[in-house]
Amino acid sequence: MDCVYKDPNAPVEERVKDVLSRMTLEEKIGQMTQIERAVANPSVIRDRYIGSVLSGGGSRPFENAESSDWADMIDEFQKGAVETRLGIPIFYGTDAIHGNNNVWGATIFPHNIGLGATRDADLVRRIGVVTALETRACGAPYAFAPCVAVAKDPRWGRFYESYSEDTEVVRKMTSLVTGLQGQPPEGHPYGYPYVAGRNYVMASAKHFVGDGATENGTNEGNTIASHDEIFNIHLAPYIDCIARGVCTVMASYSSWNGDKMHTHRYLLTEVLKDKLGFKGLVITDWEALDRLTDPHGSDYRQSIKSTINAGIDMVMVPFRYELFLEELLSLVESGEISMARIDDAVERILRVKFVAGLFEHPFTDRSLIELVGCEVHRDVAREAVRKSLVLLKNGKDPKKPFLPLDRNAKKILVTGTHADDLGYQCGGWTATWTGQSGRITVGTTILEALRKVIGKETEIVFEPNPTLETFANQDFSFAIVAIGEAPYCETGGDDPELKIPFNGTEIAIFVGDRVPTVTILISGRPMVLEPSLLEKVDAFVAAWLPGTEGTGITDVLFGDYPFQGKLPVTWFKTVDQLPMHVRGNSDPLFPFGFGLTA
Ligand SMILES: OC[C@@H]1[C@@H](O)[C@H](O)[C@@H](O)c2nc(CNc3ccccc3)cn21
Repeated sequence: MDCVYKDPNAPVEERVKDVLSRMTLEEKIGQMTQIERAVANPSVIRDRYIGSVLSGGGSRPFENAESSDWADMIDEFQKGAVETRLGIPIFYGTDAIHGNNNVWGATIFPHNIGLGATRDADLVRRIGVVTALETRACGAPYAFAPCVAVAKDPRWGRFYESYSEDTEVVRKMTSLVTGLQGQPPEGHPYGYPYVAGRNYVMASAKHFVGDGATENGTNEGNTIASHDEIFNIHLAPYIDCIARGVCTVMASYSSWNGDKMHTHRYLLTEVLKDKLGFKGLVITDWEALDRLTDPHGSDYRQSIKSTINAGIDMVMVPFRYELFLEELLSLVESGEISMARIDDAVERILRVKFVAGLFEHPFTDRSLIELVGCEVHRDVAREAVRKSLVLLKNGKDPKKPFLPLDRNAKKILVTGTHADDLGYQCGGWTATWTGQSGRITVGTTILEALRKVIGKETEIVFEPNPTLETFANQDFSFAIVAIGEAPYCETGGDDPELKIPFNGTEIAIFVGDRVPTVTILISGRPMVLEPSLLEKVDAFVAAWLPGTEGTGITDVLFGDYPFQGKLPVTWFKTVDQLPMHVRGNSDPLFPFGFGLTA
């Protein structure tokens, strides 16, 4: 074999050096370019030496595309890459952030805020293992997860993507990296990327750094913090991810004390790469270079220069790749970006590709397809759901707990906007970028779960919008009321008021006034709970965004398993108290760590 880089038994660093020494400048800058699937095709990937393709948000081959459809698409792209002179494969990136959530039929786990409530790091690791298998099954070797934001303000539209307001909880949940990538062997060099094989994926710790503490929770906003606060509160989880061999770090759209993270040379290079010894690659967020300037995308050349020189290695362009390639080439030829900086970036990209085994196995392992959405995987998700639910109230008289419910009761009223809506249960980043109502994938709603588990003699009356008529001549044993938020993500989810929409509060009070009632809140964050709401209902459960396995909810409602979830975030009384971490977390409705058992 004449080329060291083609020898799977050669040391990775020798393979990197060998292939780098053979590359032209065009091939090098092509590797630094990540493009959206919507503008990708095999010939563009081949002719421009593209390094990576992604699905941005919920970008998919077609509506309800399954794993095999994704694998066909991704393998087509890969054919273009391996046809290049040096045959350097692409890696395809997707937001598998709570399961392989863009793909029809995949197991959808609770969003991170619910996983933070479990406090169960090994469960999160197992979720990573399952997510890696189902992501690889669709052909993608790269997941843009975990988000390790330490979220401080529930008004932030991405609050549910954070595990907790508490750094130590977030640090524990970096176990997701080990699940996704595999456990590095004893002696694995610190900071060096690691992927255990074809059943695992490259992970992306995001969004570096301080994305969860912007002023007023404004998405992509400004985080005002001291050096110690940024290091001890927000950067700490990245040290855990690096120790676990994380392959990539994604920069944040946000700023630290007015300085944009994407151009922050001190944090991206001097801290992350030099001081912390991170040897993987740093990738931008979507169109982040364009967003550095107002108007959007103006002075693009300067944006390329300032981000690459700050330490960005790969750019999620994702559409204007011809302009990006042209300007980056020109910046190197003019000496405004050094060849040493380009070589550092390309070395990191190649290192990750060798570590991920893509040179040996560039195409999808189709044998994994049968694992997608299988019972074993759904059981892991069901376990996560039941461990994530936080019981905030249980009985108007604490000495007379209302839960667990009697599954053989005579007649149950099931009501509320969220009792039978899988899309609401899954939240944002599911099927589509923002998520949506309805039968968006394979799964079990709360109502469907109830029908599976209740006694044969028990009657269920399902009424999404209860009226006085609902109660006329009816003798309900109790009511289950599911209310909450519609799906959202990113800036679209920023909310200064945090009121339960769809008249959820009014529905719960209306029902609670007439029948013994347990209310289930489906939301990505703490919301305003009117005193009358908490007073009128007999029990109240924070279910977060549980995903496809609604049976995890009935498991604890009927006492098959105990409630064990603990609040990963402080539950405010009124939005005037926000941000609580600034105002000293005084007088919350429920404190961080609260959760009844039953
Ligand atoms: O989907 C790729 C990344 C994702 O990994 C990041 O966490 C997230 O910040 C992110 N946002 C977008 C797309 N954002 C967008 C915003 C407005 C219009 C269109 C896309 C893509 N991505």
